[in-house]
Amino acid sequence: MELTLTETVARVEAATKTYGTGAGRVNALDGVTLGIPAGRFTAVMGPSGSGKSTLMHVMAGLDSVSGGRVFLGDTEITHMGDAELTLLRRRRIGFVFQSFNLVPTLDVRGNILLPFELDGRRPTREQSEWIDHLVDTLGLGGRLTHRPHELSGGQQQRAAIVRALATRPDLVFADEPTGNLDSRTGREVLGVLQEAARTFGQSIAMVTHDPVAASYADHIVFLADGRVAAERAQSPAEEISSFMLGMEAHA
Ligand SMILES: Nc1ncnc2c1ncn2[C@@H]1O[C@H](COP(=O)(O)OP(=O)(O)OP(=O)(O)O)[C@@H](O)[C@H]1O
Repeated sequence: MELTLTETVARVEAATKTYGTGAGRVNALDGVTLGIPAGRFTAVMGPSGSGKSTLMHVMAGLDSVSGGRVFLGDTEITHMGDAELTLLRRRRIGFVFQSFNLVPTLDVRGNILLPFELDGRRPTREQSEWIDHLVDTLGLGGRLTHRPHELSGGQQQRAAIVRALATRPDLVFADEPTGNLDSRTGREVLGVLQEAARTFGQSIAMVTHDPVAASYADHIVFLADGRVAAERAQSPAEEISSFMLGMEAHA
């Protein structure tokens, strides 16, 4: 029997991604082998241009690799077609973006239910209870009929988090989720993501530049020049920061 020490929810094997040709050729991913641990909060860090967004796009099936293999759970998505990938993203992946990406014409409830609408289904009773629970936990109970422009940035991001968690996706990708928030609100949002992993066993992969944001994660992956430079368990922000400075000094 194969012994797996840490179960992974998504993984890439020897992934490469090349843009351009000749002198303009860029190896955005240069042989990345990496697993995102299941049920945990992972931060992906690295200097600008190190390949963080490319890695996230490839793992979420938003972009294809030039070489290597990509898996979501046991499903290999490396050569999957667009239609199948769209369905897979809808059913198995949640997204939280820096810019919240809420639909301005829908109220909070409409935004939260959007992933179900897009998939042509209604939440089951169990799913509705789950959504109510998320809404209560994230303190959005009094805001369900408000539209995004009537909410603070932190409330908008919490609504986006409820939307991302509502379908109980295998994996939530968060791309600089606190980039547009003040530091206190940002910490609240990071606390919510951390809790989602700890309490609900939600797998989360967050791309960030910010050592404070990464200090909330259970696991930190450092990228440099399209490669995995290091992986660390949860660490204080100061340690993450000095590690990043060291990496940049050697770049
Ligand atoms: N569509 C593209 N065409 C050409 N080059 C690209 C494209 N997308 C990314 N790159 C290049 O690939 C490399 C990795 O980019 P990527 O956006 O993944 O980095 P990043 O770590 O997310 O950076 P940042 O922190 O600045 O967002 C960079 O050198 C970038 O210029």
